[in-house]
Amino acid sequence: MTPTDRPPIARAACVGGGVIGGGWIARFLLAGIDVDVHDPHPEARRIVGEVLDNARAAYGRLTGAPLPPEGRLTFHDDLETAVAEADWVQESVPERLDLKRAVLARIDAAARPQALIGSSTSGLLPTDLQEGLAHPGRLFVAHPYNPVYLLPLVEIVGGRQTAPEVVTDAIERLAAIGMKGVHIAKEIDAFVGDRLLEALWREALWLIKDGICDVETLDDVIRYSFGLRWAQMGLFQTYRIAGGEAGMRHFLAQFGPALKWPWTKLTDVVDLDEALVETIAAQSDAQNEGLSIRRLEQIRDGNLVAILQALKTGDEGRGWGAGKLLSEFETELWRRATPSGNEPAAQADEGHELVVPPAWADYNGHMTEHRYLQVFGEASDRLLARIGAGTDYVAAGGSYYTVETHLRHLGEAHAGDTLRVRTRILSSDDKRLHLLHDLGRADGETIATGEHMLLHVDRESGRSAGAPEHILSKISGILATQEPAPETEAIAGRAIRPAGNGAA
Ligand SMILES: NC(=O)C1=CN([C@@H]2O[C@H](COP(=O)(O)OP(=O)(O)OC[C@H]3O[C@@H](n4cnc5c(N)ncnc54)[C@H](O)[C@@H]3O)[C@@H](O)[C@H]2O)C=CC1
Ligand SMILES: C[N+](C)(C)CC(=O)CC(=O)[O-]
Repeated sequence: MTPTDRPPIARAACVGGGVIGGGWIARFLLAGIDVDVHDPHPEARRIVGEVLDNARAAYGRLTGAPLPPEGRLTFHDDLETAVAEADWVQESVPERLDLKRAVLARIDAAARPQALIGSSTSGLLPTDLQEGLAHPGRLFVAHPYNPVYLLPLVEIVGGRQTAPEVVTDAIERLAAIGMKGVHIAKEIDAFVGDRLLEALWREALWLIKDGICDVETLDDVIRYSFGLRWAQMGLFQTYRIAGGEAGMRHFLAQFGPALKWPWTKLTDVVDLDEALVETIAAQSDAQNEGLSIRRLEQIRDGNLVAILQALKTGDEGRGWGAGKLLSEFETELWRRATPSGNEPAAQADEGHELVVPPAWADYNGHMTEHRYLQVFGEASDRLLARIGAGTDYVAAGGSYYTVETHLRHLGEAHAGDTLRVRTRILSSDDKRLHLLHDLGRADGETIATGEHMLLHVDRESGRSAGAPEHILSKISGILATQEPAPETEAIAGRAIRPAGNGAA
């Protein structure tokens, strides 16, 4: 089953809009889902707005796939109205059992019966959270990782009363927004991820307290070594390789005995007294001098985007781990963005609207060059889908390849501008398809044009081949009915002329 065959989340509610709630809000909105938010914090709108700015910037760099139009964000003073229409309610209030129980009881009473309710708790047992709920079967832990809009994992943990189908449904719905729901079979305090993180954190605090190293050295030890390994192979797969050709059995035989040596202080609880807090805080301040939290978040997001993109190319282009997940999600985004090809061929091209994301701006504040090619490339893909040469046709062995492109920049576009791209077929024969895209504003001003020559190919032989009749007839239908060419068509086919003998 592909992600889109799964029941989608049309509307989400987020109760709590802090670090984690803000991340969920961004994840949902950027997946095209409307989000209703309740958070009594007087500055909740500003805080969520800043998280969203970071998330938009990160997504602008993360993917060239066509993201759906952003969902609508609405804040509510009242929890009950915020959750009333949601398909998925995500609770992200502070980590206190009494507070969470009170908030979840109100959510449960006000939400629609079929709505799923996830709690972001880092460690509380779902069974404890279910106590006193009228409909405990639809409550589960959905524990995410910060930043929620970039890290795809969600630990799904059911309590004693959680209905098994709710767990499956939750995992399916998360897949549709590019997340990986992992079902933790038995409920346990802090689940799996935070158990592991707690062990590392505990040991790290001892290493600082005992003066073995400072916080910068400790972070270096992680980020220059096993931190890099973990992002791509986790723990067991990494150690299998460390066992050499004999693999995991040899690794366990060689390093197993060390477990009995005094290598850790894991069971001791470090006393976070004033002196230790001061040591850690002062070293952390020195480590981060001049870097605000927002700036650190931006650096973190940029690095995470780069790692995800690298993982997308892993395993000889097949993608690996979180990069493979991203690649599959992008395929799905392309599929959703392109028509099925079953529409009547003569259907008018109403154009495709887009808002220029902040991350697309260059150092001049203008939409940067390669994004024009992205916009026009996506417009070509939509046209190909309209003529029946979309992703299904490509999978069946046929395709159109672009063999020549001519971009013209006629105006300026800035972040936040709403633009529309329209596509016209200029000419075609059985192999060639000559397209002109026009990127403009609502008032008719053309910002840029993209002229492309595409060649129909048989993908197996890698050679050009005549397109089948069902495609050619759709092309004829469009040619016969499309609006007369705008003025911009006058530029079609024009070449860049050299400046005299080459002097500028
Ligand atoms: N910060 C992290 O790294 C992670 C936190 N979590 C979990 O996410 C949950 C939230 O944690 P953070 O976002 O870090 O905390 P936070 O303090 O940043 O945000 C909590 C938000 O809840 C709001 N709030 C308080 N009472 C409320 C109520 N009655 N109704 C609605 N909103 C209310 C606050 O105004 C605040 O904006 C916790 O359960 C935490 O364990 C999960 C994964 C990672
Ligand atoms: C510190 N923490 C326990 C709240 C961390 C998490 O729950 C997950 C994360 O993002 O590290």
